[in-house]
Amino acid sequence: MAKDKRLKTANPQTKPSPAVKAAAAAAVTTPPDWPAFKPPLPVVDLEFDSLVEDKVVVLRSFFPKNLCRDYVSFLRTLPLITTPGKPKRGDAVRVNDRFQIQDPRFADRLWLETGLKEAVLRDEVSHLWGGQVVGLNPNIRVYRYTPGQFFDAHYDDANNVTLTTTTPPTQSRTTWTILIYLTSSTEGCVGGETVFYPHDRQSAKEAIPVSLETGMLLLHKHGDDCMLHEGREVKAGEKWVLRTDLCVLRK
Ligand SMILES: O=C(O)CCC(=O)C(=O)O
Ligand SMILES: [Fe+2]
Repeated sequence: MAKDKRLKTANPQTKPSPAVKAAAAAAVTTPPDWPAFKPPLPVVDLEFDSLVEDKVVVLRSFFPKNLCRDYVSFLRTLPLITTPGKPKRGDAVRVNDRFQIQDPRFADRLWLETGLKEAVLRDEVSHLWGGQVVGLNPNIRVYRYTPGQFFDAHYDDANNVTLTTTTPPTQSRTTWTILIYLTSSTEGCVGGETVFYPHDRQSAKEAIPVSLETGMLLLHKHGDDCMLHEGREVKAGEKWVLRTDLCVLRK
């Protein structure tokens, strides 16, 4: 696929009604009261496993199962918005329920209070990230996929992000996508694998499917080096995911 024809992940929107706009506006301004990280994290030695060299790595048991359960119960109470109708030209089809919030404090908690920072900054992996990692994207997204829902093949963009919890604020750029899977077959979710296509073709032969694991954190490189990828259709149960991005210092 030519770079200029790349499908982006912008929210596929038809014209939302004023009521939908008002609900979305209310939802984006007030950060939720996210559950505490209990028990204290990390619960295991966080060691990256590489799934695709220099492109996809995972941390298993990043969240323990009971914390995932607490999070899913909590996330259910948020005003998730179901993807409206047809995507704009050039946007990937995302059919799921989503909650999105600018929450610099929660991004900091995920970075500083989970062991993620220490794991990411280790010498063995620090070359992967495309610069000096300074934190996580405050743009936090929650996805719920119910049976029939999926995220069609697309590329994730790199974005410029200002981190506001430092003085002075830090100008950064996102380089890797972070997905934290909160459910899997253990909770009855069938399907929903995140699938990577290393050669820009959505071909079954070349597919690298990553099965859901409850509590697993996945990082994949995005921007110019992003692999084509999709979230496969969920066939039963629910797939819940938390999404943010790794941010490096902008030069
Ligand atoms: O839900 C998934 O497995 C993939 C999500 C994704 O590709 C994205 O958030 O850009
Ligand atoms: Fe993506």
